[in-house]
Amino acid sequence: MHTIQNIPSPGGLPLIGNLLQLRPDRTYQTLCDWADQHGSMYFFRIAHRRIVVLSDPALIDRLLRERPEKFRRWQKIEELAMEIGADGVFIAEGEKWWRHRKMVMYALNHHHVKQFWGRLEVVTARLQARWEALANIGTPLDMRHDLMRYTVDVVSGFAFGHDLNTLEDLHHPIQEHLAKIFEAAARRQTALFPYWRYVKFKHDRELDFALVEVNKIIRNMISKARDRLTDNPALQAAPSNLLEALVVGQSNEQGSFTDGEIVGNVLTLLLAGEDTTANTISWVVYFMTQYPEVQQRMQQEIDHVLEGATRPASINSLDRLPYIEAVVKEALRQKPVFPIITLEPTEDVELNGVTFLKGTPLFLLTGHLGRQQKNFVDAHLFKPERWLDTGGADRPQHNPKGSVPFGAGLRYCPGQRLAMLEIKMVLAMLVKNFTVTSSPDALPTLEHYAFTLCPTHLIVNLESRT
Ligand code: HEM
Repeated sequence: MHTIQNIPSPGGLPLIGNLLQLRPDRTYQTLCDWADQHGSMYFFRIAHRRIVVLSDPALIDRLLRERPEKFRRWQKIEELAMEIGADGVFIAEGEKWWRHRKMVMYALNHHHVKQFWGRLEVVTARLQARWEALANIGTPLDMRHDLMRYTVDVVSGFAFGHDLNTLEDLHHPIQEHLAKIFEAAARRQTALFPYWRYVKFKHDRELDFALVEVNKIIRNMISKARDRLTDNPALQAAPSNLLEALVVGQSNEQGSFTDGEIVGNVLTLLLAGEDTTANTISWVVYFMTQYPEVQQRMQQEIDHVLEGATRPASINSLDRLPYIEAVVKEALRQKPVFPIITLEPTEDVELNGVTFLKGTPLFLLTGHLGRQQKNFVDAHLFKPERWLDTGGADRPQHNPKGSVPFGAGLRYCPGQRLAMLEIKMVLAMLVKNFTVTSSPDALPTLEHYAFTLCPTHLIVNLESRT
């Protein structure tokens, strides 16, 4: 039986290990490069600490499914999240996780997502109006910037019953604050030691400020939810969103969430629901600009489904967009927005003939799976057809465990249904009304890692199709 010392490693310097090779905004890309060189199981070092990186589809699937008993999220992530007040379902373990997860699953269930359709239409109409205005005057737009506003408005409306309306209130600062939190999470994840507990640099002070401001917004939402529950006691029996459910849960024996846990879950959902979904749509838009024939086929599909309408009128019409759905899956394969899941074993464990001690940090490089030729034929090509049932024998084959953008096992993403609804809704509205091209003056779009994988400089022109 081998131990961690026997597996490959990219070397590193005596005291600090690989620290200097890991630029925070390129951590994911560096880990992928090392996986190409050293294989699907290797370790790197931050000082004396060895972190194991895995990118074998079967092994990753096993680990994700052996949670919560045999593996838990990396304890360091829990400490980092607790420090910023994100004491919610994402970092919870044991009995606490079951309690939080049950509540989040209730709030994000099919029935609630369906019920949200009316509000989703309102937010989508605002985005459409903004894009029509920009298309009319021919002004290029920062696509990701607008999509972040859209997704934060959707999540706050859906999960907290609060219309932030950042799409119309362009001075609303929440996006900037959330971006600061993501940057800090990415930087601190691989920091040598928690220096910010002793000395604060400019970005640490900016983070502190962002947290204070976001907390004010969250506390305001909670106070409004409490008022609604007082004014309408029927909501006590059937809360209409996650925030109401958490507040009701404070006073019944099954729930009993502390104030800190309520704030923590609101922050968790804002963070989990905003960037991921906005970045996924942004990457799809990026591919649309690179592959005009894909964009054209999306337009043909939506023209057929919507006929005269400019937006889907019911949730059912979104179920009739197999090609657009395939485009989203292909974008998530090539640009998985949450590309690293960090875990640790809760007991000593053997993985592919190597023994790892309880608590060994494991980085599951899920994003790298979709890039590997052994998992996907023509992995470097953008081929939505590979996801269509109608592709027949010509359809490029792939390993079904080779793309897990929403995770797997009991801790898979509970927001998947809402995310897919938002993604398809925006894309349907976009391709029905506009043709997108990249702005000739924009810098090239690159991958930027800030806990999620974002496209930089996605500046596009919209041309109205009417
Ligand atoms: C395209 C959009 C999204 C992607 C790609 C995505 C991806 C993921 C991934 C990979 C995980 C970790 C899963 C695991 O550990 O196995 C996760 C967890 C989570 N996601 Fe998402 N997500 C998206 C959107 C959302 C949305 C819209 C929400 C809610 C509003 C959400 C809420 C959560 C929560 C609460 C967790 C933690 C679950 C737990 O630990 O039990 N996500 N997501």
